[in-house]
Order: sequence, then structure tokens, then C-alpha cells
Amino acid sequence: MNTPVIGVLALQGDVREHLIALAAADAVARPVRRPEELAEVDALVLPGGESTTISKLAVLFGLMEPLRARVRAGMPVYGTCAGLILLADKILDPRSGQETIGGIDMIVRRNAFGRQNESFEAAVDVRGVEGAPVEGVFIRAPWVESVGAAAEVLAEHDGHIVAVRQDNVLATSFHPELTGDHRVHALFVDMVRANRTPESL
Ligand SMILES: NC(=O)CC[C@H](N)C(=O)O
Repeated sequence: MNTPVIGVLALQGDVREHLIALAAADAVARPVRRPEELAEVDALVLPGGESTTISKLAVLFGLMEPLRARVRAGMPVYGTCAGLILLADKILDPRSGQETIGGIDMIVRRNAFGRQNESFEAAVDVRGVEGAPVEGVFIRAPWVESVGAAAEVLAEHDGHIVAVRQDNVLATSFHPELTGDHRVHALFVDMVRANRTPESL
């Protein structure tokens, strides 16, 4: 059956919520903590959380290079919030020792929308998502300062870029996994399906 297997990087962050959202969007979802587990998935989600912590743990667990290699090789990846930061080729204000996986030619600003107690929800129109706007949950959210020519802006909030796609890499500043609305995850699952060769179906 044509059911893609999608991993959720499970080093830190809101892993469980993504596993639930992916299952609701008709994927087989499983946590990924080791390089062997990464090798077995068709695609990967990078959850929200703390991008510095996730990046340091990825180095510690021997996952950083395998992650970069798979993204370079075209594995579909979707990052929310901290996950978006991990997918940026460049961070404007990195903490010391903070690395990214990269994949989208963009520059991000961490915590750009303010601190934890300035978290908010807003309706966001996401290109490729049909129907009503998505309820965007922004928690110490980054925004995207600028994107390169290969990156497509999918959504903006208050004049700032909050969703981007470049080839098989998708990233949002906000957290669709927290709302019970699985349309953004469904968009990603469609990307994963479209990426699979006929032999792998
Ligand atoms: N909700 C989140 O994922 C917050 C991201 C966090 N501000 C970071 O820099 O990693």
C-alpha cells in the first residue's frame, strides 16, 4: 500500500504531537533517534522545541552528518519553529555551538516574534492549503528575514515570512501539530508521496 513512513526527530521538543498529526494525515509515523532509524524512513519531521538543544543532541547522537546527507539527497523534510531554524542555511543570531542541518536558502531570526509570554495565535493563509486559513500557533517563533531565489514563500504574517518551501524541504514558524488541523501535515504527506519512485510504492 502507498503509505509513506515518516520519522519525527525525537531528541527534544513536541514529538508526540507530530506523530499524532502525521498518523491523522495517513502516514505511518515513528520516532527517530539513531542513524539506523533515520535510514529506514521515507521522510522526516523536525519538531518545535529548542533549536540549540536539538542541534547539540544531533551532533552528540551522530545524527548531524547523516541528516545533512539525506536532506542533500532529496529526502522530504518538514520543520516547525525550532525545526524551521534547523532547516535554514543561515541563522542571524545563533547561540554558541548552534549548527543547522540546512536545506533552505534562507536567513532566520530566532525568537523574532518575542518571548514565551508573547506567544500568540493568528490566522495564516498558507499557499497550497485549501479552504480557511490555518490557525497559526506562534511560540517564541522565528521569522524568515530573507530567502534565496530557489525558495518559495508560502505564507507571511505581519509582513514577515513564516512558511517556506524549497524543493522537498518545507518549514513553518508556527505549529500546526498543536491545533488538530492536519492540513499542513497532509500537504507534507503529499510531497512525500510525490517524491516516491514507482518502484518504492
Ligand atoms: N516553539 C519553538 O520551537 C521555539 C523555538 C525556539 N525559540 C528556538 O530558538 O529554538
